[in-house]
Order: sequence, then structure tokens, then C-alpha cells
Amino acid sequence: MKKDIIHEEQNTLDKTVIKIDGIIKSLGDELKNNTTNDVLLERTNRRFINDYLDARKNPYFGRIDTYEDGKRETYYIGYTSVAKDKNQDIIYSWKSSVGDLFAQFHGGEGNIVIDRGPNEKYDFNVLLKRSLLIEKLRVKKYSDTVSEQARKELGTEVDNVLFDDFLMDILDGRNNETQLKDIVMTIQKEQNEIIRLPIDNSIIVQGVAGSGKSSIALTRISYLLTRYKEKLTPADIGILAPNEMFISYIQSVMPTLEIENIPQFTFKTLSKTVLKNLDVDNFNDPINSLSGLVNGDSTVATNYKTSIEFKEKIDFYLEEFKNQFVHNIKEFRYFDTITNTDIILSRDQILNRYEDLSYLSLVKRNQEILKYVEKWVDSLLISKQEELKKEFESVINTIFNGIPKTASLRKQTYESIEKVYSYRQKVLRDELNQRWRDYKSNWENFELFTLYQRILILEDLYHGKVTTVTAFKKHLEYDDLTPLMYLEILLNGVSKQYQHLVVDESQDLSPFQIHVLKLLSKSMTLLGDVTQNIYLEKGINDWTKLIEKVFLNDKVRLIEINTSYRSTNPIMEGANFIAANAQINAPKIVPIGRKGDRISIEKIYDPLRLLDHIIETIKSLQKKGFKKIAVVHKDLKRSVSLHERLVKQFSSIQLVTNSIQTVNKDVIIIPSFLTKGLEFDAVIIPNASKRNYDENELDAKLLFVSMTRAQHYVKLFYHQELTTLLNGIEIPKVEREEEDYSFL
Ligand SMILES: Nc1ncnc2c1ncn2[C@@H]1O[C@H](COP(=O)(O)OP(=O)(O)OP(=O)(O)O)[C@@H](O)[C@H]1O
Repeated sequence: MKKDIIHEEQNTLDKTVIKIDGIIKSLGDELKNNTTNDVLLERTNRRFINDYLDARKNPYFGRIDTYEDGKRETYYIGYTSVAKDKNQDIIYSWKSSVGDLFAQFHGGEGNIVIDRGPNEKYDFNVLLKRSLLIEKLRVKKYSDTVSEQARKELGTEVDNVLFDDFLMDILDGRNNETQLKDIVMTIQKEQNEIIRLPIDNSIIVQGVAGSGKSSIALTRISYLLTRYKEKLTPADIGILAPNEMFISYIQSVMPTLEIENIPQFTFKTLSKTVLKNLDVDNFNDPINSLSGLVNGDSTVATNYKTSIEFKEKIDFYLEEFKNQFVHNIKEFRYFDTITNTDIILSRDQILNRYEDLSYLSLVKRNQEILKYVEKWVDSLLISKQEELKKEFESVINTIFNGIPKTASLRKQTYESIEKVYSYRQKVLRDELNQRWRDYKSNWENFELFTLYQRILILEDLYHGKVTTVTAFKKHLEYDDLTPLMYLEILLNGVSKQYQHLVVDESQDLSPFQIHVLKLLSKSMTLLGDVTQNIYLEKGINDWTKLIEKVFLNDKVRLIEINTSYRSTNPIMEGANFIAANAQINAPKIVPIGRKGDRISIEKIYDPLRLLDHIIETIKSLQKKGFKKIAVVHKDLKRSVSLHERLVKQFSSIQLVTNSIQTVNKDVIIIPSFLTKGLEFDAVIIPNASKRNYDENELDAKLLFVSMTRAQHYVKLFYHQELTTLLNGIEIPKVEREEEDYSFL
């Protein structure tokens, strides 16, 4: 039975490849015959040819059979659609409605409604979903899921391979290279729901470690770009990642999802687009300052400047500054020596105009109101000059009345009177200009850095002796970026608003940072895991509080995903023990059910032997076929010294010391706090002793993050006493004599 199906599917695949070749050929023929040099045809056909040549390598990963109008329909689902004559799909993209159906259907009743908006509602009656593993155009494996209805009514034969087994095979068999393609092929129902949510409202995804958040983030962007292709270009969406290392990881997987042109930022690089006059390149990234936190400097974990309380204070001060500004608006008064009267632009007139301009940003409003006064002064000058001119002409006419035009007296008199009037013109101009300069000099311009400096002084956060704003700018640091961006947006508005921002590892941002991001985009997808917030107070520990403080009355959806796909059962169970032992109030991970080796925990007695043990472990893991192995030390200093010793043993080994490095070697030595978002086949933790990982929140989170990076295997060494964070995990008892181990 199994063989028959594989044979049948192989036949279909062979025929499909021939069809694709035919389509590519006819597109090419059209290009050859394009004698009118139709540019659109040229561009479209070339794009199709490229896409189809790519699709030909691995045309599809599954099929879905439905029963419609008494007829069985079969749709093949692939990464991209392939169409005959440019509109008859022979393969459907995973982003299409049938692709949606493929991801939705996980057995049970076959009636499924796909409802993705007013014009995207379809009723399906599913008979069969078949996942297919195709390698080098050979059908290797398949798995069927059949609806109850098909089972009962149509007697469809079912093979007993479950879809979950298929997923498991894929998860077990892979080695860090094809992850994103995998998720498209094996998208789970809850992931699919998130990926396909409409763009209009923000969503927050609380997903446990390994639940597919990063994969969902990128897949969702790919989906949104297709679904909203009429109104959305790649430049309208932005991805915010925690650091450059993470960005280089996502860049490597972006082409598979055709989202290469999406702008990618860290919070720091995004700040450059808002704070154009600030050189932020040298600001220390927060992840690097975590080194301090790991070594006991708790100030890193709190900063008033990035808190929502500070945002509220900025609102308060700015309101005060605005009130002061309005209070200081004065009438413009000019004493007219011609008429001996005061000419006044009243405060009320100015205030009325100010009210009319309330739709403008603060700075623009201030500028516009000043322009309004300036215009008034200008027109006053013109009208006064006109009056003087008229007066001069009338004086001349009166004086010269009856005096012959040729009389020489006339010329002299004219010149004298003209001198008098041009003097009066000059006086008028100078006086008015002086009045205007005085008026303008008292005008508040709301300059960003001046105001920020004032706020810091008022808040008592700034005691520097620097008084000039230019010098003050040199004293700014990373934590000033959030309040500065916020203030800049309040003062000048948003220069570019994204249609959608996708923020990965968002638990590491503060609510104030998320508030700023919210101002920069119409809607957001925030993905994160509170258990992995290693910035403690600074980051997000409770999404509902974030919603209360930042999203207020906005429509926002909080979705929890607790199933983890990355690691084997024993690793995930171990991670759950860590969270429980440290009493971290976080969702429990539900492992997908991948079998795997128990977590290996080994007590070390001789410090000199530890190195040998690590080397031995790496070698044996490599022998087993594990390609990416990480040795995760708690801090940076010990990672450096471990690397110095290991580098002599392995040719392909890399020390990761900061967040801008690209991780590209087989064996990585990395401090715990830099591993976030990364994934390895196996993780070795050289020192899991109690002294190193105590039962506090930070240590627990660091150990948790380190362990959950492993897909297949975790090995921990410890000295003297094992960290109590691992209580509950079964450990084989090994009794050996203790020796000095102080250097760890
Ligand atoms: N539906 C799926 N099918 C196959 N693989 C999946 C699926 N969902 C997730 N994965 C795999 O699980 C692993 C973890 O995914 P990902 O890195 O996206 O999770 P995450 O939630 O961002 O993890 P973390 O928070 O721990 O960094 C990846 O290898 C990913 O390919």
C-alpha cells in the first residue's frame, strides 16, 4: 500500500516536472517572439521563469483533496504557485486558500470554512491531506490525514502514518539548515492562525522557547505581502530583531520566503531613522551591557529612562512647556509715528490662529505661528511704506502746485523731500525690523536636545556641568534613545510610519520602547517569551500589564502558544524544571513529543580533566553527526578562556563575544546571554554547579535560555554541588573523589 502510493505520487511528480518544463519553455518562446519589445511581458516572463526554475527543484510538499459538487478535487501545495498560461494553477502556493486549508486541516470532520475577510470566505469539504517529503525530485515519504467523512462515506483508504509522526521525522532528521522551509511545510494549526491574521490590529504572541515565534514572524511577513499586495510594498513593513547577530540569521533565511527587501532593524538602528542628528553608532548595545548584569551589576536591569513612568513624566513636562509657551505668547505692538498710534496684532488674534493650527506637530505649530506674526509684520511694513510713498507724492503735488515743470527749484526741492522720505522709510524699516527681532528672540522653538536636557534637569537625572547642548549630546547613551525618540515624535511627528512592524524577542524591550514602536507603525506583531526576558525589571514580565499601559483602548490580541518544536522531550522537561524551581511565573512548555537522549549531567572532580571531558563530548557528538555544537558558559570571561584552550583542538571553532558577530562555525563558544534566538544541535554547559547558577531569576533564565537552544542533546558538567535549578531531573549517580576545582 505504502509503496503503491509512493509510486503513484512519483508518477504525478514526474508528470508535474514535465508540465513545469513545458510552461518554462512556452514563457521562453513568448520572450523570443516579443518583437514589439513589450517591457511588461519581458519583466513578467523573466520573473515567472526564475520562480518556476526554483519551484522545479522541489515543486510541492503536500496535497489536499476535497469533495466539491460531487467531484473529488486534488490540489498540490508548494512554496510558490506554478500556473499554466499565467493563470491556471497546477501547484498552489502555501499562501493561497488551499494552502491555508492544508495548514488548517489536522483530521476530524472535513467541513472547514476558511474565513480571512469579506472576499476570502470559502467552504471546503476535505477528504485527504497528504504531506510529501520530496528530495532531489524523488518522493521519499508521505503521511496521510483523512477526514471522518471520507472514512465513513467514501471509504478512502488510510495509511496509519500520523501527521505528527511526519513532523517528528522532519524535526528529528534535520540539522539546522532548512528550518524555515520546514515550517511552511508543516505549519501547525495555531501557528497558521497567527501567520494569517489580518494586518489591521496588533497581536502579541507569547510563545514558549522553540514554539516557532521567529519562524512565524518571517512567514507572516511573507504571507502579508502577498495577501495585501495591492497596498503593501516590502518597504512598508519592518522587522525589529534584538541584535545584529540575529539579523544576520534571519537574513540567511529570508530568500526562501521571498522577503529579502524588508527593512530590518535593531532598536538602535531604527532610532537612527528618527533621531537623524544623533550619532548613535558608538552607543553600547544593551545585550553587551548584560555582561555586567551577569557579573552582578544589577543597575543594568533597571533604568528609569526606559520606563513607562518616565514617558508619563515627559508627557507632563511637555504639557507644561506648551502651557508656558502659550502663556508667553505676546501681542505684537508697533508705534506708528505717521499716525502717532499703536498698531497691534493682539495676543487673542495670535492665540486664535494657534488654535486653528492644532493639527500640526508642536514644532511645526510653533514655527507656523511665528511665520503668521512675521507675515503680519511684513504686510504692515509694506502698507506703511505705501502710506509714506503716497504721503510723499501728495507733499510733492501740493508743494509743486503752480510751479512750472521746468523750474530748477523744482529739482532741488524734489531731491530734498525725497531724501526726507527715504530717511523716514529707513526709520520705519529699521524700527519694525528691530521690533520683529526682539519679538522673535523670545520665541521658544522646542529644540529636541534642549528640551530633553531641561527634562533631565527637572527630573534630577542630569547633574553634568555641561551647559551647551552640543556637548550634552556627547553624554547621551543607549537608554536615552527611547525618551529621545518619543520626544522627537511628540515634537515633530513621525516622518515614516510603517504599515506593520514585526518585533521578535519583544520581551527584551521595555513597555516604553514598545510604546515608541507603536507610534512608528499602524499595527504590530510582537513575539516574545517572558521566561526568556533576561533584562528582568526592564523587559516584559507580564503581557497584560503591557496591554494596559501601552495599548490602552487599541484592539490587540494576546495569543499563547505553549507547544515547542525545537527540542526533544527530555530537554523541554528539564527547562520546565528550571522555571518551576526558580518559581518563574511563566507558561509551562508542552513538548511536541520528540524522543531523545536524557539530559546528561556529569560531576567533575578534577578541573584539568574538565577540558578533556568537553573535548571528548564535542568529538563524540560530531561523530554522531551533530553539525552545530555550542559550548555555553555563563559569562564572557570564562567563555574567552575556554575558547583559548579549545581552539588548539578544533579547526572549526568560533568564540562569540558580542551581538554583531555572525555565527558560522561548527563549534561555538558563547556566553549564555548571547545565545538568545539561536539554535544548535547540541549544547554543552561546562559549569552547572550551584555556585554558578543559583536559584534566582536571572541565573534561572540564563540556564533556561542556554538549554533550550539545543534541538537534540544537552550535556551539563558541574563541580561540588549541582545547581538546585535542575532539581527533579533524573541524574545517574557517579561517585568519584573530589579535587580542587576553584578556577571554575
Ligand atoms: N510547524 C513547524 N514545523 C517544523 N518545524 C518547526 C515548526 N515550528 C517551529 N519549528 C522549528 O522549531 C524551532 C524553533 O523555532 P523558532 O526558532 O522559530 O522558535 P522561537 O519560538 O523563536 O524560539 P526561541 O524563543 O526559543 O528563540 C526551529 O528549528 C523551527 O524550524
